[in-house]
Amino acid sequence: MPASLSHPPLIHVQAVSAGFDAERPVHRELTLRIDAPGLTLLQGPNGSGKSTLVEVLSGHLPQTAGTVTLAGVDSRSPEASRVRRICRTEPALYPTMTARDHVVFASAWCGADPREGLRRAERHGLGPWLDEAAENLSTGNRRKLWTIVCTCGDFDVVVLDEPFNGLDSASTGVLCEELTEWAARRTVLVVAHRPPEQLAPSAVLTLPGGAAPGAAQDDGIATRPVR
Ligand SMILES: Nc1ncnc2c1ncn2[C@@H]1O[C@H](COP(=O)(O)OP(=O)(O)OP(=O)(O)O)[C@@H](O)[C@H]1O
Repeated sequence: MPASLSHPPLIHVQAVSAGFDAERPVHRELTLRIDAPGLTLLQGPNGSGKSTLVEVLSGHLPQTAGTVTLAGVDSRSPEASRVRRICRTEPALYPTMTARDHVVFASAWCGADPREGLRRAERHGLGPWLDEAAENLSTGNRRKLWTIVCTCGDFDVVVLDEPFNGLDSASTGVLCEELTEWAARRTVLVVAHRPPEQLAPSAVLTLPGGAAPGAAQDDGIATRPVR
């Protein structure tokens, strides 16, 4: 039986209009649907609305029309935080809190075993930095910590906006491995202008345009399978 008949879509954005000014939406009647686990790359020119879409998926930016569901759960409902993880572009860490305490705190938030988060931190090379305050970490190490705290515990859908910013080649490889592991049973949506070679998306979604909000756009989102 096709996944779409047995389970709700993992990401379903249906006829969504959204933006920061109701008179000049960034997205108008945007529809996209991901039915099965896998790794999808989201691309588009600067200003095409990738981060805006991330905010809509996060439930933080309410759409003015249409519906957004994640694993069948309305993106605006409290339950969505159980099935969804969002990792925005800009790390938002507590400057004086150690890396270790960030991982423990984030794990407690989502009911996860902190040892798993700390194992991930070791895997990402943060071991020597766990007892440093976030403000003392390098750009790349802040990025790794941010990714880990945003993706603690279990989830069905994860959206990461430019997660490779600031990472060296080895660290990029570790993150790509982790994304690939997740993609075996979860929906992973990655926004990346310059996706690393190690990233192996199963599909690429391309937002058209980059026009000013409210300007005429091509409608629809181009989708192509990669393999
Ligand atoms: N907080 C905000 N308030 C008002 N307008 C915003 C805000 N964030 C983004 N916009 C506008 O929304 C439009 C889409 O921006 P968005 O950041 O979603 O594009 P993007 O595809 O992620 O771009 P980039 O590739 O440059 O990161 C732009 O016109 C931008 O100016």
